[in-house]
Amino acid sequence: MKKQGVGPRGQGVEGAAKAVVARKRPVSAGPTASVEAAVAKITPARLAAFEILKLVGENKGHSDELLHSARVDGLSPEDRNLTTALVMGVLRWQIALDARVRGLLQRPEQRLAEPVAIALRMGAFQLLHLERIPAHAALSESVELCRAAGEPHATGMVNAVLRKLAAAQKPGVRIHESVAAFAERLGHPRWLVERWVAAYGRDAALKICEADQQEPVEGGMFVERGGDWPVMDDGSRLVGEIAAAAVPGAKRVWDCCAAPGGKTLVLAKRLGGAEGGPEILASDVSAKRLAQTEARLRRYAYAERVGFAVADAAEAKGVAGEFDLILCDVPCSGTGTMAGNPEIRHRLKVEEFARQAERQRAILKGALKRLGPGGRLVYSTCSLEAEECEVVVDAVVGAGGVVRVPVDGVMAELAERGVLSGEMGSAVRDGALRTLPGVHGGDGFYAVILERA
Ligand SMILES: C[S@@+](CC[C@H](N)C(=O)[O-])C[C@H]1O[C@@H](n2cnc3c(N)ncnc32)[C@H](O)[C@@H]1O
Repeated sequence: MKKQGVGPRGQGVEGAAKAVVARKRPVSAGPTASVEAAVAKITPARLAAFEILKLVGENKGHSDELLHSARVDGLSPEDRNLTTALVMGVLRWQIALDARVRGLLQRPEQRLAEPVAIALRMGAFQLLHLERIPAHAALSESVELCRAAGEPHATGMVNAVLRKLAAAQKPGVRIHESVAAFAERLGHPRWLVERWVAAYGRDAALKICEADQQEPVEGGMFVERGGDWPVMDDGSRLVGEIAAAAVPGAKRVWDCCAAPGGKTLVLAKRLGGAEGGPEILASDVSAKRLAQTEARLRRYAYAERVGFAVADAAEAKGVAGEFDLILCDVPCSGTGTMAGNPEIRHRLKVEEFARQAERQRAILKGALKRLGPGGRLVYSTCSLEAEECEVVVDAVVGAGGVVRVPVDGVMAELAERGVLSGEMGSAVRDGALRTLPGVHGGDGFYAVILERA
């Protein structure tokens, strides 16, 4: 099979390597023979992973989208699996890998060119985390990736560092570990972990970090699963279940930030199937994401009566009338979802939380304008940060017109109805749902019920 890279413009690693070389030589000269020879020695899976990591690092795409591009789909199943494992694994472990590599450099403070850093991370990740990959393959292909990307001068250093890493002992038993040490060992920015320690305690913060380093797996929070239930994260489904149970006998339901539709499906499954069930409207500000949601929901018979509308929930234009149940699952930093979205940690800055909060307040206030008398709104995020959760809700409740309803009653009802497979008491905090990755199963979600006063 022809070796190929990936990228939105179809440039691929070969293209990237040519671009680097072209800067140093006349464009008409094309790639050097040594670049072409290097590319020929790299497996399609590693070429694809390298190029995706480069695009993610340049903020030119999300790992999830790039891993589902046509060019990755064109790889063999084994190559696709390796590409996915490399991309997600490097993004999850990047901070820890960089620290290990730095300790093996002759000048630890030296700044590495990005392609060299990526080749080193890929090699280090394979050596430290992937069983069944021969060390020589991990090592030699990282060297060739460096050469292919137009960095031949760095190949000796990459070879030496990865050899040392392959020979190094695995870390021993940790008796006491500082927050800074476990943040680095588990590939998280220290500032973020320190916030979690302050908010949830050291043990919970450690569990969150450990959970973020695992592939998301199917959880066991619910008794009913499989069949016509959508495949989705347990924390996300729990928010949908809480919303579905929040207003018995609801007649008009609005899911105002609906795409990609996971929680809409839970609402439809619980409320929407039977004749005489409520009208459910799913809306989203993104027409593209809403179209994908509609296509997804059309595959479920119980969701056939869901209506769709493109609408900015902060304005609520294009959505008519009042609702007695609104789910307001706002866009957020996503710090509760880093097992499946590992790159979030590399892009995040602390200022982001205030920026998100402003948008979330606007959406919540806009949605509340459509909440009828006695109606209830469930506000939710997949963030672990108080700025996007409690602080947003406090500000809106403080302005009057709505009161909080403790989520405890709805949780007890879900347990009594046999929806939940186990005790979830520790997921209720100050009357709101607060699930933590590694503690409750699934991603970290916050949800609160507000009622029209
Ligand atoms: C966290 S996601 C929702 C996930 C969804 N509820 C689910 O369970 O699959 C947030 C969504 O809000 C949408 N969004 C962002 N700003 C919005 C706005 N002002 N009005 C409506 N939707 C918005 C985004 O396009 C995104 O699809």
